[in-house]
Amino acid sequence: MEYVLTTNGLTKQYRNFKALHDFNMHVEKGAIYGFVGKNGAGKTTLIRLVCGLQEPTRGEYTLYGKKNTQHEVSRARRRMGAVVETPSVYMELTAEENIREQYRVLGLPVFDGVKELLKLVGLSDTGNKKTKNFSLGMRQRLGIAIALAGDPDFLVLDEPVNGLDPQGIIEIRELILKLNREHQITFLISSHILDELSKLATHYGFIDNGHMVKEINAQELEAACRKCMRLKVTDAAVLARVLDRMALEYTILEEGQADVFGNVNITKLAVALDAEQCEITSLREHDESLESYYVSLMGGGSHE
Ligand SMILES: Nc1ncnc2c1ncn2[C@@H]1O[C@H](COP(=O)(O)OP(=O)(O)OP(=O)(O)O)[C@@H](O)[C@H]1O
Repeated sequence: MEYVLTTNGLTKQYRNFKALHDFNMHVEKGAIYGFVGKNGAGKTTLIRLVCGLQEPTRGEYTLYGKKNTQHEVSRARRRMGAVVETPSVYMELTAEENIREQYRVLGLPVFDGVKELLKLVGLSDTGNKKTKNFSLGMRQRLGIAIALAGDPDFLVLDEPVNGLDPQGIIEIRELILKLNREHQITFLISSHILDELSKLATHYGFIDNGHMVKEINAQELEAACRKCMRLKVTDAAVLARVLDRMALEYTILEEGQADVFGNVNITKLAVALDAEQCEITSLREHDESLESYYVSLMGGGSHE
């Protein structure tokens, strides 16, 4: 397995407070790694350390196999781009001028890639429009374009959809997927919204109180979130009786609805209900919420 980023016992202490505590993380090459935790869990702290903006108190991390204590880590860091907290853009400049500015900062001699980057993030037609007149989503995409200057193959995004409207969220999601699939860019994306990450992440790391609670891949997460049938019927009492008879596991919800787990033979169930004058009025497959998985993971306090 090839890892872009690993951390080993990484600890960051501010006075008596450990924002990160013996933190172990593994970001595989090619992954979209969803880094999930509530506000204050330590996500930004990890990102700041990995970006070299702060030094760890203890422990270490590797970037492309180079330890943070090795000289070569600075070269490895050039393969990485980041948008930490809000994207740092110059509001009085246009999108193109902002990217050109980043090229200058990086000491890149030619501006050949600028137009291509604008196209990649869907900002080609913004012309002379100043960044201050951009929507939040456009600014976020510009931030990603700036992070892509220098052609990194690892992008770190801190809460990239925070504050965006639904359309903005979709655009960022599609951009991330395109960069991952078509440009082989590995992503580390922090968020406190698991549901949003679940639309794109291939791997997850759950952080709580500075600890890595669990690392899991998307298939494992899907298996852990049980699927069920959500039924609505005209008589919930009859439904409960019939489900008991059929030895099916279920939860009765309000207004004649129930979630039924396991393999349900819908025809048999409908016939049995019909025999007792109970009708199914709606039926759909339902994912037990990712959020409830998250809550049980955090609430359970398992520190694997
Ligand atoms: N410079 C600092 N000095 C003291 N405490 C800090 C400092 N930076 C962060 N902390 C604390 O460390 C903890 C983790 O903060 P961090 O910003 O990493 O959390 P986060 O998971 O990114 O949360 P959010 O989603 O709110 O950004 C918080 O309790 C925060 O108050």
